[in-house]
Amino acid sequence: MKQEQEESVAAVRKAVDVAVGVLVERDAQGREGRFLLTSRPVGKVYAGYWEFPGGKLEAGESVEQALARELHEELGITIGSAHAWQELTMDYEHARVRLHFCKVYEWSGEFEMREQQAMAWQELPVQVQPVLPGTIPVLDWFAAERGFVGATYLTGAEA
Ligand SMILES: Nc1nc2c([nH]c(=O)n2[C@H]2C[C@H](O)[C@@H](COP(=O)(O)OP(=O)(O)OP(=O)(O)O)O2)c(=O)[nH]1
Repeated sequence: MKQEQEESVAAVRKAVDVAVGVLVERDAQGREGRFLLTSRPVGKVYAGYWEFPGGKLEAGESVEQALARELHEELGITIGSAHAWQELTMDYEHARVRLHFCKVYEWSGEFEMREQQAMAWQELPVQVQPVLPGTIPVLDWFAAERGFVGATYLTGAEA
């Protein structure tokens, strides 16, 4: 392929839809508290980076269906309602992804890390690192909602 053609193909790279679950704890007054991050499993791109659990939509699936399936497959839990929250397109070298972030307040079952990933309930600023590039805007949205000021995550340069 000629270089100009390659560039135009890259420019219109189709985004892959990804359903992402933002599990949030709430207190008796409905105030939001800790949220769940999981680390990307060995063998995937960005292995070891922290993100919100989720995965790609399969053919014919809605965001809610994909989210329920992925969270069951990866974490062993059954989720209640998924509340559409934010959407974001990220252009990685490996793929262009359209992330559909949904807040989830209800789930049942014991957490099981079925892909040998790790999980961590976090507050701002997030203590686990490194965080995936696509996670950083989510922390900014949380900061805006919660009136949190300052760095939302650690970079490793703090010590
Ligand atoms: N799960 C998840 N993926 C995210 C987040 N932020 C972000 O940029 N991504 C990107 C990373 C990946 O390119 C893509 C998700 O794809 P994936 O490879 O984890 O999905 P999957 O579990 O369906 O993977 P596979 O079966 O194809 O291996 O979205 C996030 O917070 N959670």
